[in-house]
Amino acid sequence: MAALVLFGGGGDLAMRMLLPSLYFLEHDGLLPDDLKIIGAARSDESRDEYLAKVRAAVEGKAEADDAWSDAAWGRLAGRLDYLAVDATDPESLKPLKDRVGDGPTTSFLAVSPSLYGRIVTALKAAGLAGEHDRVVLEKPVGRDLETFREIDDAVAHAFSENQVFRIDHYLGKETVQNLIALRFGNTVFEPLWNNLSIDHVQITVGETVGVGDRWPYYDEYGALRDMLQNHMLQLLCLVAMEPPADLDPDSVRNEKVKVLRSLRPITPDEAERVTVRGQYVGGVVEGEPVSGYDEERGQDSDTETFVAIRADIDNWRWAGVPFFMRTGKRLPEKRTEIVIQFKPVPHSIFDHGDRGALAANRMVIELQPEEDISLSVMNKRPGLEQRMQLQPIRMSLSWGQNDRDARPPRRRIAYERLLLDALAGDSTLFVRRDEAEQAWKWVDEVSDAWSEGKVRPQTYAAGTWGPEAATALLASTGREWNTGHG
Ligand SMILES: NC(=O)C1=CN([C@@H]2O[C@H](COP(=O)(O)OP(=O)(O)OC[C@H]3O[C@@H](n4cnc5c(N)ncnc54)[C@H](OP(=O)(O)O)[C@@H]3O)[C@@H](O)[C@H]2O)C=CC1
Ligand SMILES: O=C1O[C@H](COP(=O)(O)O)[C@@H](O)[C@H](O)[C@H]1O
Repeated sequence: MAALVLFGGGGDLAMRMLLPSLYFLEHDGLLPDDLKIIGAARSDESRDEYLAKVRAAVEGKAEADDAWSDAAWGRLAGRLDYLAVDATDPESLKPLKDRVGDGPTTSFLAVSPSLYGRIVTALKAAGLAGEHDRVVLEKPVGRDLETFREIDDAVAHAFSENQVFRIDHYLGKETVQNLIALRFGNTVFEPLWNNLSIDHVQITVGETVGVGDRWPYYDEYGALRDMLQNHMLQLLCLVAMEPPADLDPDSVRNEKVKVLRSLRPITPDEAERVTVRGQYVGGVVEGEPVSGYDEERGQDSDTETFVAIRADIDNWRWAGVPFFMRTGKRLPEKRTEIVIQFKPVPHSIFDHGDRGALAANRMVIELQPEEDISLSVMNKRPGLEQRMQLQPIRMSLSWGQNDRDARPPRRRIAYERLLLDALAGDSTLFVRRDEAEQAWKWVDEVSDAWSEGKVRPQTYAAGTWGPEAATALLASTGREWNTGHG
């Protein structure tokens, strides 16, 4: 019998994401029949108490999606168990080893990354790192390249690379996978996907939430390490990578590593020109007054809650095409999008040759709040005017839907895909060691440059799109951030 052990099974990630995901998979009949699921944390609680907490966490989400079913809950509850363990202590793990039996065990570490090294060592000592077992690690693994390597060396001592699943939940998002389908399942886009046709790329991950109670973690990491090192660089890789030979995990990850290796290093002198750090002060978000980061933190801090960066990829395909990335907390909207800005027409035959009257084509790959891929193209405005009038129109690919009247499929939690893949041993959507190393290497150069003190966080009012300098980052190159929706 196979087992999934959720270390940190009572924590925020487990309750908000992992257990609801498992419920939805159960509801849809996608979990392996013989799978046991065990929540494991230090708190001393009974199975019944744990089940009650899980049910409370799952039921509201399932009802909101019209997917609550007593039968599905009954099946999930039948598999669920709870065991109080200190995962860093092999002795404490012995009863767990007895509980999971001899089948393959997947250990999901939903605990502080500072415990990963000790936990994997304890798993090995307790016999939970056999050749058929797997370990799933949440991001961030480490705080820089050096600490990543320290942790990962401990992981490599217990598990071989094909047993290690480093999660980046953005890779489980439907639109991110659809980006792969769009690029490599069609012939029309690929010939244009290079510096001959593309002017620049923008990646925005805007959040309305503040840091709140998470500041003990966040203050040590900041936006650069919390979001850019992982989620945003993964998105950049998927946009920029060469076509892999197939969808084999290593084929895809080899291509992503090549992109990361081609990122131009950001020197301390360059950092001032191509990076922006921000920190929110009090303001208004979605109509509500909110406090600044320092007030939440209770004292002054230099941690950035916003970052904007221009990245350049030094290879044939992307030479001269800047990739602008920005992410921040307490921005006006929760919006995640990738904008592919095509070049303008070389010469306009409309409007007496005024090229500016023609909006250059733009593809917007929207991940949140809606999932969509759209392309803006110029179109004739209907009418009998003598001089042809053009207007931009937005062609939406409204993914997955040929029948416009059909109800769209339920929007899955990214962890549903990733949990299924980890259980099946498919690591395509997980981050390989060398990928994480390259990403840390690039990010370390940025943070080293920052620690020389030249780029300090500039304040921005909560509810705005970050410091003025983020606008200037594009404006200085004659470009601007996408403000519209599509
Ligand atoms: N929350 C989120 O939205 C996100 C979280 N993550 C990552 O997920 C991981 C977990 O985060 P989060 O859920 O927020 O953290 P929490 O602090 O909410 O939960 C941590 C859990 O770990 C348990 N725990 C702590 N020490 C041990 C131990 N020695 N043995 C067994 N269990 C232990 C705690 O329970 P007890 O005290 O009972 O032991 C608790 O259940 C982190 O790596 C985080 O960076 C990543 C992306 C988003
Ligand atoms: O990993 C993280 O991601 C969330 C944002 O995830 P999303 O799926 O809602 O876009 C972010 O809030 C958090 O700080 C970070 O650790």
